[in-house]
Amino acid sequence: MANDLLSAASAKVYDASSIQVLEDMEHVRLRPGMYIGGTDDRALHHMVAEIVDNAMDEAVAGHATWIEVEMHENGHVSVRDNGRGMPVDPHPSNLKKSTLEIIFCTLNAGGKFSGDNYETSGGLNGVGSSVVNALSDHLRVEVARNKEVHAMEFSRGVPTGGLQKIGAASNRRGTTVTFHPDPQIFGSLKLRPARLFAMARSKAYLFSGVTIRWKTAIADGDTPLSAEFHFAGGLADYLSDSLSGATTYAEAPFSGTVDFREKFGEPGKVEWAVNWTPSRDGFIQSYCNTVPTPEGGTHEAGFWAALLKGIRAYGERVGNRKAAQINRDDLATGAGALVSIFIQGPQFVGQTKDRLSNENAAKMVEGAVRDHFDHWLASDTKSAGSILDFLVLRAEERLRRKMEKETQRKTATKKLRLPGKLTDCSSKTREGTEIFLVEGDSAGGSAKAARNRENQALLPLRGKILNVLGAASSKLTQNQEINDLCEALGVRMGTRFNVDDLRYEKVIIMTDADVDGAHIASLLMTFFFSQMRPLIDHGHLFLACPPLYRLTQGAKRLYVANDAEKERVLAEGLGGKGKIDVQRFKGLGEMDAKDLKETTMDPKSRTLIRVTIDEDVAGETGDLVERLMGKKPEERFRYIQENARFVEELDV
Ligand SMILES: Nc1ncnc2c1ncn2[C@@H]1O[C@H](COP(=O)(O)OP(=O)(O)OP(=O)(O)O)[C@@H](O)[C@H]1O
Ligand SMILES: [Mg+2]
Ligand SMILES: [Mg+2]
Repeated sequence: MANDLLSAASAKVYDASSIQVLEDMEHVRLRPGMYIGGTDDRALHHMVAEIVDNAMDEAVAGHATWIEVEMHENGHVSVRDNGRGMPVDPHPSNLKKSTLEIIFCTLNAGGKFSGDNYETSGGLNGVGSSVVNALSDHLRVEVARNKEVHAMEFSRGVPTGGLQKIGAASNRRGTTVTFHPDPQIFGSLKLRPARLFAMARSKAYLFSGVTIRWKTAIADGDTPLSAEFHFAGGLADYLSDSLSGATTYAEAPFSGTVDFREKFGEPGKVEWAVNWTPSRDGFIQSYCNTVPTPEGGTHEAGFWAALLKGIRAYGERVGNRKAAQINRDDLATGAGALVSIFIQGPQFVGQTKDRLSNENAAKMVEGAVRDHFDHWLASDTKSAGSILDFLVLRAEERLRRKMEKETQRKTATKKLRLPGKLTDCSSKTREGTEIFLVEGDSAGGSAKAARNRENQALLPLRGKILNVLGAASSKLTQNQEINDLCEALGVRMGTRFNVDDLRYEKVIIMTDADVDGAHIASLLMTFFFSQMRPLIDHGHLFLACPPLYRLTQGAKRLYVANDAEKERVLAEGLGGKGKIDVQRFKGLGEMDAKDLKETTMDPKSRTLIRVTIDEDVAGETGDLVERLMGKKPEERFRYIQENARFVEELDV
């Protein structure tokens, strides 16, 4: 595809000024994921969203009153508005080029970096138009402005002709962008009218000052072939529409709008609508400057905070003490909510703008909504009462479920005395459970945070276990550490050992990756061999493999188990940039929970060694401990690598 760009460009004059354009457009085509989040169906439809967002920005800024979205027979889509029209005059940065060409062929060229042209815009990076252009095999823009109509066309980010004056426009003004997503990028994926229709409609709900017209030449289920949207009722209408037919606790949704300038002296506003319903799962749709934020962010956080504090305070006021138990989940899982904010300088995570991150948005939304909510609850006591009852019920249900879970676990284990230092897992059955025997208390801390509490239990073992493992079995029974180990495993030693009593499916010895660690591991294996032999025979004993080194090179990170591995990687490189940073883990306790989890505990990425018994050794007689702990104890056991794979991850 790079070659295509090169040959298309070589037809034009190739001078120094062409370089920037070529690089920008080529980069977008090489890495579409960075700009539109991938090349899948969602990314494909996001192309249209970028262009519609630009038209919406023009409308929200007060310059356009209508937007038209049209799906053509040939798979092209047009977005038309009656805004100011994109500027067409030569651009100050390069007088040989029209501003139109700069907008469509240069990244980070836009009019929304300052609040001068657009106060609260969804656009901010000056990237959208050029990205859509780079990823379209054909794009045509038509601008009516200053009584003239200009047009320009592009293919894969490169102009296929100059800016052309194609006629006079009496009073007409505005921008029309028509484009076709490039099959070289999106393969056989096709734009779906139903999805575009829904997008067009939701935009109209988000800004009551615009009329959106919809047209499609391609039929798609029961999607109308043409429609016109104008919603004076804004989000409250939208919510009633989404919840139509469902039972709701409030007679009319709690909805409103607050102008940030009036309340906080800052540009922007928030609009919201929420109701509670038992008949479907909770949902929230949030937007910033009409751009949907499916992953939420600070505006959603502020919204829930206001409602939570409000409902708890209301509960207290009416003497319902249980209201204090309501949490955000109770509130959200039974709610249908819409939140739309307009702010200056929005900060999103990623170009597809999935999550809002402006800190002050949380404060402003919370402040704005809270007052209104208190007022609304106080003035509509009927709705307030049924919402409060509903939420208290949900909280109680949640607490009851939690308690049931705990007591079930207790009764399941009630005949067992469990040692206090055991961190048990919550699973009721043995299947799939694991207990990590961890060296030292410090490692226990990160292991606790790293484990999966559902099926991974932890038992820290102190260093003094060393002293008793070599001792006679009569001494073993008197030792607290050993008793704790037996109690945790649910078994007894020697002839009284019964493998069926074992409380976990895997017993995993997790010691430091150093000599001491290996020694402790050998001692424990010897203990199991001499006192609980069937545990090994049935394949329940394992060794964890914590890494010895962490190697970092730029964004690449690799954990390795030994010196040889480290040397190999140092010689070959990690594929990242710059110098390789080597960190040696002296002990498990030095690793943070995340590292410990990734490298050693998480079944998805760890390496585990199953311990089995070498038949030759088992056949011999004599002092087992001495023989096993002789010169080369490790060699007496055969280790089977269960999962020989270290994590290689790319931090992006
Ligand atoms: N329909 C339109 N009407 C008027 N001007 C427009 C229109 N569409 C785009 N523009 C101008 O072109 C500029 C570049 O648009 P582009 O979509 O590339 O970036 P952006 O909207 O500023 O930011 P983002 O990358 O977040 O979309 C805009 O900032 C705006 O000044
Ligand atoms: Mg834009
Ligand atoms: Mg641009």
